[in-house]
Amino acid sequence: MSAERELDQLVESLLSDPQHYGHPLREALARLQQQNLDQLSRLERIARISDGYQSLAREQNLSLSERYHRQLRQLEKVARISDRYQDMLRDLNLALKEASLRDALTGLPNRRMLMERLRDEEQRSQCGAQPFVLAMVDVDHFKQINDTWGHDVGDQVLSQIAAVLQGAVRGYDLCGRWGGEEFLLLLPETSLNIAVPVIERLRGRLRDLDLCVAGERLSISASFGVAEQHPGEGYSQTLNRADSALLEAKHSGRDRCVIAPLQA
Ligand SMILES: Nc1nc2c(ncn2[C@@H]2O[C@H](COP(=O)(O)OP(=O)(O)OP(=O)(O)O)[C@@H](O)[C@H]2O)c(=O)[nH]1
Repeated sequence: MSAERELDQLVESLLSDPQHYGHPLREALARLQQQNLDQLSRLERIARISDGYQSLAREQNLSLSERYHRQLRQLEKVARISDRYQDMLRDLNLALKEASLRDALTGLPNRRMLMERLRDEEQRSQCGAQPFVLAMVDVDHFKQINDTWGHDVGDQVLSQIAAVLQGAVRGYDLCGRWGGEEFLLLLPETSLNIAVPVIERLRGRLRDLDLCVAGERLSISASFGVAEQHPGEGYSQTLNRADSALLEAKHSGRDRCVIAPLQA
């Protein structure tokens, strides 16, 4: 510890010691200490003012072009930071949009994305494109799987069904989760005679799906309602017809594919 610091501490302890209260030299010592502190703070103020003048003088000595280049460098730095933020925001927006269009459990397109594609397909067909085929798929007696094995196993089964459906359709077809244990297949520019064999094959693959829970084999099946868009028909009417066909598939024994008649 420096000698000055030691002296300061000694003076402070003498002044704060109640033993010395009333001592004739105590007040003189206190006044001396205060004077010392006042002088110190005056010196510090002067040093600060002097520092300020020196940096102002340095600044004024810089040429106009040096100052211009310095400002330019700062601006470039700000622009780089802003570019980085914009890139991050764009990536975040893309990720959010992607997430808002996907089903969290299966990773398949969700109902919102299916609706967007259905609208697109409706517009394309109005511009002369070939009609599309829709297939509503509903897992049979799915409640029993949940009730017997629990919701987590039910979730795993849904994910595996989704993988089978997704793996079986062509690149430009769309397979999404419509909700719960229902899926929707959209086969653009396809007629029934092409779509039906594809869908029947899919139904077979679901039946053959090798699901194993706690050492036991679990088999599933699904019912399909299929509708081909007829000329001038809006997608919601095609959907309704596919839905009615699905209902008929359920009522007539499940594990089958029913094709909707042209008029619902
Ligand atoms: N594990 C799980 N179950 C779900 C999910 N969404 C819906 N379900 C269940 O799916 C079941 C659907 O049951 P139902 O509508 O009665 O139909 P089902 O038992 O498949 O019978 P049918 O369709 O008539 O053959 C309900 O028990 C729902 O709780 C999900 O994300 N995960």
